[in-house]
This record gives sequence, C-alpha cells and structure tokens, in this order.
Amino acid sequence: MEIQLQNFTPAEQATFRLRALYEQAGYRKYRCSRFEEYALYQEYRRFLPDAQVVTFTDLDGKLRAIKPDVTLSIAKTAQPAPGECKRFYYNEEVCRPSRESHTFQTIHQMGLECMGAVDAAAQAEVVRLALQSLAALEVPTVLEVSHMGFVTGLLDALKVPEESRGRLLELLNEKNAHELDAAARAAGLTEEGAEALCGLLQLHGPLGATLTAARNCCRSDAQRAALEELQALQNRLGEDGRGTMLDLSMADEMEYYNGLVFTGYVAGVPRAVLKGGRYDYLMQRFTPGANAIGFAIYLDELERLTAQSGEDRPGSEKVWLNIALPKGRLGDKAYKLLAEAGYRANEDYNDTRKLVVENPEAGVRYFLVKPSDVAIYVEHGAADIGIVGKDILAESDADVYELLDTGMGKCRMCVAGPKDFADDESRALRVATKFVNIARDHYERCGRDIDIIKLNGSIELAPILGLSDVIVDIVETGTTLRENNLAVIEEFMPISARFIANKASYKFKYQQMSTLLNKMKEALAQ
Ligand SMILES: Nc1ncnc2c1ncn2[C@@H]1O[C@H](COP(=O)(O)OP(=O)(O)OP(=O)(O)O)[C@@H](O)[C@H]1O
Ligand SMILES: O=P(O)(O)OC[C@H]1O[C@H](OP(=O)(O)OP(=O)(O)O)[C@H](O)[C@@H]1O
Repeated sequence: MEIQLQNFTPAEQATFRLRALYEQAGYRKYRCSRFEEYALYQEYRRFLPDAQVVTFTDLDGKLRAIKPDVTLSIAKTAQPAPGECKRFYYNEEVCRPSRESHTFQTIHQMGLECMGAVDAAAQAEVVRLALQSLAALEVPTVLEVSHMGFVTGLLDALKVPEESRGRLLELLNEKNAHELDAAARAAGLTEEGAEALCGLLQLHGPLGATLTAARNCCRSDAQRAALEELQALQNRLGEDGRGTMLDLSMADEMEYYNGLVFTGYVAGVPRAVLKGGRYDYLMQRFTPGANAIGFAIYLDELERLTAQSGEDRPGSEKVWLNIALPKGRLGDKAYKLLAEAGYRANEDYNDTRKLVVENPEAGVRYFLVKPSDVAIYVEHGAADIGIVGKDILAESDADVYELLDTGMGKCRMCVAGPKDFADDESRALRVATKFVNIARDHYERCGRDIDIIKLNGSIELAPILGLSDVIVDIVETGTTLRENNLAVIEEFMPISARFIANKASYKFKYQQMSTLLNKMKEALAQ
C-alpha cells in the first residue's frame, strides 16, 4: 500500500520528512525515556526554559520528573571522546508549564544535537539542516541568525553593570527603542553609549548586508570575532544560505546559548517554530572540553497551518495587516491617527455593531476588541499589530515587539490611599487593584509583604469601604482620587499607548508594518 503523505497533518508530514533528512545527514536517533531523575533539573535549573517541572516519587523512592527538555538528557549521556563529534536527532514529547492554560502541557519536539568537537564545518552543517528542516515544511519560512558574542561584546565594551543587563536585554528583545535609551542612561551609560546600544536595533535584515553594516559598529574584539564567525558561516552556507536573515539584537535565552543562535518562523504561525544555537557551557558541565550546537522544532505549532483558510494562507498574494484596536477612548484616538495616516476603514465602526471593519485598498483590517484583550490578540497572531496601554501590556507580559510609544493616553500607575494613610509594617498591606502582576512586582521590588484584592473597576471604592489599605491604579487628571478623598502615595510607572507587533508577523509583513509605522510617526509629528 502506498502512503499518501498529504493525508497526514502538517506536523505528521514534517516528522516523516525531517526524520529522512536527519538520517541521511548521518544523525542517529536518540530514544529517551519520558522520565529523568529530578536531581538533574535541580542542578541545571538555569538551563531550563522554566524551573517548574512535574515530579513524582518512583517505586524505588527516588524523586523523578517528567522530562521538560531532551537536550539535557542527551548532553548527560553523550560523553563524546576528545576529538569526537557525536550526532543525534530525537522525536519526543516533553512536559512544560503553559502560562496561558495555567497547567502543564505536552509539547511535541523534534530536533538534533551535535556534541563534542564542534568545528566551523559542523556548525554550518547544523544551520544548513535547520534551513532544510524549514524548507521541508513546504510553506514560506524564514531563519534568523545572531551571535550572542556581539551583544555581550558591546555590553562589556560599554561597561554595563551586571545587575542592569537583564533589563536592557529584555528591551532589546522587545525592539523597544523608546525605553531602551532611558534604561541605558539609568544603567550609567553616556549619551554616546546609550546610542550605541540603541543602534543594535537597526542591525537586522539580510545576512550579508547586515554583516557589512555591523562591521562599522564594532567596539571590541569579541564583537569582531562574532562577526567573523557569522561571515564564515555565510561563506560555508553559500547558495543554501540565501534568504537567511540576521538580527543582532536577538538576545533571549542568554543563560543557555553562548555563540551562534538562530530562530525559525513559519508564515501564519504566531510563534517561533524552531530554536537553536551553541550551548557550550551546558555541554562542558557534563564533558569538559566538549562543545555543542543543536536545535528543536516545535511540531504542535504547525497544526495551526491546517486551520488557515483563504487569503491568510501562506503564499497568497494579498498581504493584509490585521490591527487590534481597543474599543473606547484610546481606540478612537488611535484610529483617528491611523485614518489621518491613510488607513481609514470603509465604514465608521461607531455607526455599526460590526467587530471587523476594513480597507482592502490600504490592506488593513481592524478588529474592535476590549482594551485589555489587545495584547492577547497580537501575541497569538490573531492580529498582526495593535495599540495598547502600557498598563495592560505590562500586566499581560505578552511576548510581542513594542515598536513605538505613541504618547497618546498618558497617565501614571500609582499607589493611592486615604490622605492620612500611614503604613502599618507589622502586617501585610492590603492592596486593591485591576493590575495584579504590576502591583505584585512593584511591592516585591520594595520588599513589602502584601495581600492582593483583585477588582475589575471602581478601584477607588476599596479603601473607602475598608476593603483595602491602598490601591494600585492609573491616575490621569487625579479627579477620581480627589473626589473620593484619596491621594497619590507613590507614582511608579509612566503609561501611554504603545504600538505592538506579533513577532512572527513582523518577519513576514515587515514592509507593510514599517510603512504603516512610519506614516503613523509622521501623523503624530503633525
Ligand atoms: N483616565 C484614564 N483612565 C483609564 N485609562 C486611561 C486613562 N487615560 C488613559 N488611559 C489608557 O486607556 C486604556 C484603555 O482604557 P479604557 O478605560 O478605555 O479601558 P478599560 O476599561 O481599562 O478596559 P477593559 O474594558 O478592557 O477593562 C488604558 O489601558 C490606559 O492605558
Ligand atoms: O485621574 P483620573 O483622570 O480621574 O482617571 C483615573 C480613573 O480612570 C480609570 O477608571 P475608568 O474610567 O477606566 O473606570 P474603571 O473604574 O471602570 O476602571 C482609573 O481606574 C481611575 O479610576
């Protein structure tokens, strides 16, 4: 009986093709058990994507965990001899916490690892296999590479204190130029240093051209060495590397990766489907002197491809920008701006109960959503871009790019309470708020123990009725506080509306997004 591959789901088809690809390239299948001793994850916690794992006591009384990761187990057992390079691929399920569903989830991963004497040829071989893996999915894809040495080389050259690096890297990952400058200065950088750091955000685009641009920005030997390695990679990839992109601001998972890193995206899938890079430090914990490079493909993400239809299917001619617009005062201001910038919808959404209005000529479609849902639509790729208050964005901690501070809807996140409020530090402070995460983070930084009371509106009532001691809420004019005999105790976060983008959409609709963003900036400047 002949097997028809097209009768299988995209993830199943990918499994067949990738398996053939890795076997042909000389990689051996690594089959591992579903469980591992918990002690391994305790010891190597910093190399895991999440510290939380599912544990159980085995029949022999030992504490075990359902595997949250395959690479650690392979690195532990591979033990390559000096000069030897071991090659494995795997097709396994791992168990990780899911932020969205608040429970653990099974994730289907396929990937490969190259461990031991990893030279430039082996490194290029793994990147080529990553490119071929994406090509095997038979939909438009993009591979973006970077080198951790370039970012760390710059931070070292600028003498950025260790304690400030995490925040700066976070902002780089968000492509958040507007906050990066202020954060760099707060970290003690000079104007010129802050400019150099923000300059990293410009260094993205086709591999060759971006490498040329990056050479003019080097400030240390470590950065030059990183670029040389990327150049050598490009040379080795030759024609196979065509279309590869470089993004030198990519700086996530620095605990795990040290040198070359790469991320793969599939059009129509909102999150990265492939992640990989050099993880020599982890490897050397198990085998001194050995290096390692590998990648994983998240097969579950591919199932979304079957759900797509019509014009949003990858490869279709028309490119639409789907915009999540918050219903209400902020959305009206944002829409006015977009309409001025040439993106007026064909009908007035305030005159209808429609939740979708569009302008096919301009290639935009507006989704009218609750303000607190904007970041969710964008993170999940239901919308490509959105306008959202920083309060809601910070509260959701959505994994999106924050490309512009529009300056609209300005207000401040504050702690407020009765005018004569005096904190009784002998007990937990009772805080009423809509912004549970923001309030928790704020008091954690202050080292103050709190009890949170989550409310959905009219927060000011809580201290009046004795439900809480204070509130954490936004203050614009201060009228609501004044009229309820309350006062600001502390102001700790400036708020305004931000322009956000889905990370994968940004790769595939870059031209349309930058055009819209630039027109919006022009409209704002008027
Ligand atoms: N005085 C203000 N009060 C509330 N929000 C303001 C104010 N000024 C600016 N904003 C911004 O407008 C955004 C939307 O606020 P709006 O009050 O319209 O929605 P919401 O009631 O917070 O949302 P939801 O209905 O989803 O709970 C806020 O996230 C905030 O960033
Ligand atoms: O400083 P002001 O100009 O008085 O604005 C601040 C008020 O606006 C917001 O409430 P919103 O109108 O969104 O109503 P809510 O109580 O439903 O959140 C916020 O929660 C404050 O109550």
